Amino acid sequence: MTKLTQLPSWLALTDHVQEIPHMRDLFAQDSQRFDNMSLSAAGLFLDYSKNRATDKTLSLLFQLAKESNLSTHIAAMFKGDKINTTEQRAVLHTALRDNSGKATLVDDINIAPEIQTTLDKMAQFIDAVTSGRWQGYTGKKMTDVVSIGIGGSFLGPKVVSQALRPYWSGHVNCHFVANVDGTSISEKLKGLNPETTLFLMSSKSFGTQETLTNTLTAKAWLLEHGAKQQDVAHHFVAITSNVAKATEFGIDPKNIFPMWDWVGGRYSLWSAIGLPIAMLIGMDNFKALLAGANKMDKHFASAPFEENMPVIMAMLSLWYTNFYGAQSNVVLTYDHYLRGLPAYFQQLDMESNGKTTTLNGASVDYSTGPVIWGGEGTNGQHAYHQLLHQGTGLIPADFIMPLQSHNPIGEHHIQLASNCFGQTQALMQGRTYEESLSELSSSSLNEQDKALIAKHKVMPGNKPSNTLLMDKLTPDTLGALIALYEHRTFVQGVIWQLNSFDQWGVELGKILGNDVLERLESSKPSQTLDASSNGLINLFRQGTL
Ligand SMILES: O=P(O)(O)OC[C@H]1O[C@](O)(CO)[C@@H](O)[C@@H]1O
Repeated sequence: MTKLTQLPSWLALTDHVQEIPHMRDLFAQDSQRFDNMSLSAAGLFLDYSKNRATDKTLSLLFQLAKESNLSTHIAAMFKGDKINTTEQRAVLHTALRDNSGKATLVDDINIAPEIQTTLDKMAQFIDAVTSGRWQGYTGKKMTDVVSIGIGGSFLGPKVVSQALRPYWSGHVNCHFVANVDGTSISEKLKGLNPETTLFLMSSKSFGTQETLTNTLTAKAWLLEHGAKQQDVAHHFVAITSNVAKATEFGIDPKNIFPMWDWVGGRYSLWSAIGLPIAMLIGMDNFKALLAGANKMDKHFASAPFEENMPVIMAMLSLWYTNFYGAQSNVVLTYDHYLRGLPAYFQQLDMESNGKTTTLNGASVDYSTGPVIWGGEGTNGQHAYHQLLHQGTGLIPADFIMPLQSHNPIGEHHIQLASNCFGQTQALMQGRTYEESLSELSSSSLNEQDKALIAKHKVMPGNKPSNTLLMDKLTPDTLGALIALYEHRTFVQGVIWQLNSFDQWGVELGKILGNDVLERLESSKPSQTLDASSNGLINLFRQGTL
């Protein structure tokens, strides 16, 4: 594997970065820039013209993808090769949404039938619950479902459920518990009736401390309200790959939905981990979500790089990370239902590419995964857009907005759109000193003050952004959108020569946390750790400052 920074395209890009005019000039030079730098795929429209990129830039970035053997890596993933090399696992979240019936082999076993069987089991379970056939320990139908999980076993279902609120069937309410902080589950259980509450315990490993603790608390809550041990089976189902531990906990094996090693946690909402989503929106809409993702999969697997939405977004973001020193990317969702999506993309990308060791064990000598952050528009304009416009760093922005609202009242949506598009324009063109001074010409300020204030009003512009549009936020377009970002993350991991599908970095904290827990529970003060850890532990043990 050639060193990334020695690839011909990388060296050429290093020189090329000096050649990029201000975006204002790029637009002035090419009246067709918008038409030439936008494309549609899987129900999404991407305008990537507001980027610091010329035809040569794009050509070199696609050459870098080619020199990185991206096509080979894409084919290997879809084929089920064990590209998660450190765990010797395939990466097949794409198979979860491929209803073509095509065989996909993992260790010579076709996984397609089990995927379909699990979807059927989900449908039967949901029908039993929503029809009232599934009853609790006092014979009542379920009214509330509490999903217990964390990380990939929580955030996808939570964010997608929130995003598809217009599609909720209304049969049951759904609540999400993740944090081990007792406040989380306490607040969620307040007001729920144990007789009509069903817990979905989502944990691929069935070994995550937070999830186990919350599940035990949920079980205790049921028992405290009159349920017997044998009633637990009526109020718990599990989504896990660890059937033995789930059965040992007291969950009826027939109420266990499978998780597979070839699905990574942060890529798992398409599996039975998505049960809370399907419970809320129904299986037809859940299958539409899968179908939307599948459309993006087909686009990603077949489109030439120059017309490949995930590849274009990945390579432009990498351009800023590795050649402009951008430390973060911001995702701005101009749709209230999508307010949770930036956090989801944060987990997806940062747990995938926040790494420094390459596939062959070398340490990188280039930047890898940026910080992913963001929030809903227009709120961000009153919070952090100041820094986006006038801060010292370069923070490439993705703006996401549906053309039609689910709630088309008054002037709201057109004003939302005006803000979204206005922001991308301001980031691109900025405002020069001369323009600032001219705007102050009629003010009562004296000339010296006008000159000073004008300096404060200068905005450099040349701040890159992508704008992603869809007709409407539906299960289909949401599925395509999430798959787009999954593949964007994958492409960057390939170029950076990383394994995007393990997460060794989360292990040490868990191990040390278990040791700290023992010290916190000990009757003796902690003395053998560093002074800070000892001090903090002993303050907690004494319970007061
Ligand atoms: O589903 P599990 O095994 O409880 O793991 C929960 C989460 O913890 C991690 O392993 C580490 O954050 C994630 O990858 C995963 O989604």
